[in-house]
Amino acid sequence: MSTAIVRIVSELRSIVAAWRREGLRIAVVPTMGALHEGHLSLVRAALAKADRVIVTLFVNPRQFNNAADLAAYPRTEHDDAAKLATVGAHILYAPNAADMYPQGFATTVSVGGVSEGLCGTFRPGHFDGVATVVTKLLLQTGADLAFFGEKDFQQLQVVRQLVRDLDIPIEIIAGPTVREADGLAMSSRNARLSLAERNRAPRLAEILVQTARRLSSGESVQRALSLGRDAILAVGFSKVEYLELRADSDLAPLHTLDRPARLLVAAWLGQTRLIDNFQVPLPRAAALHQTAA
Ligand SMILES: Nc1ncnc2c1ncn2[C@@H]1O[C@H](COP(=O)(O)OP(=O)(O)OP(=O)(O)O)[C@@H](O)[C@H]1O
Ligand SMILES: CC(C)(CO)[C@@H](O)C(=O)[O-]
Ligand code: BAL
Repeated sequence: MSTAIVRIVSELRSIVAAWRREGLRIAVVPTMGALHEGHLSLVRAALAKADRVIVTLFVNPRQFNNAADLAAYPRTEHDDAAKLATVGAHILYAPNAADMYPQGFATTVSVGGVSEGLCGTFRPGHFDGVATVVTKLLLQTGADLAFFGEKDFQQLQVVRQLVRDLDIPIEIIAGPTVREADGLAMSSRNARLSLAERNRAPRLAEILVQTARRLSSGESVQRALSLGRDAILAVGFSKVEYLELRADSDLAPLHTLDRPARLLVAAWLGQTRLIDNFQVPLPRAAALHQTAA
């Protein structure tokens, strides 16, 4: 099966309307392309729950707070379409920036609360860009279900909040973080790592797991986080933007482990910014080795 590429929203809407007349259930998986097993796991999960799956591919300029990051973002649409055909996605919706943001576009969706802190502090404007484009993509596709990865845990919470607040009739479903065999969370940006950096990168997940274990065995939050930061720097990361413990449900800051929590990190390895997170207590002993199916 091949995956049809659609660029124009009116064309997408006609296809979706025809599916609706047949009573089909529709899912959307928003992406910025350069697809890897993390994305494909979401597509497979969507195919298991819906009759038709739309994958969106749009490198959204509004969510990049750094021009160099936008310029370096990988663009591999041809390969992405081939991967989607293998998995069985029905449509690749890849709109142009000029159609998404025509002259005179003047609306921003800004989500309070969960957008603040963590990546919200270090990527100013990022979550406004994400919330604006996700709102558009959900409304353009009119899907019943939308799939997002836990790798971008704060983004997932931002999307849940905006869907609730704006009464968008869609169910948000989270997929677990897919990891390389050595534990590194898959990310399109991993391709920017040099060989030496790539060898070092899995230490980030290892240190998170170690920190999660320390917290579960009664270490104070302050000390566990401080040891974690030191360890990340000691293995060669140049900067830790944040290493924080937050409530799993709403990302409220936690000073004690008194409810299900999430340990979240963002750190720089050379020129590459990596993020990762784990639930605390860890859901199961082999959490680090949850690799692609
Ligand atoms: N390793 C992963 N496991 C599960 N889901 C993932 C993974 N990586 C990305 N996703 C999810 O795929 C969707 C699209 O993400 P995106 O296209 O930004 O990919 P990415 O690899 O995260 O790229 P980036 O370099 O921008 O971080 C998001 O919902 C994201 O959370
Ligand atoms: C959700 C998203 C596709 C919005 O541009 C992007 O932030 C991403 O790829 O995670
Ligand atoms: N994966 C989230 C999109 C971004 O980093 O801009």
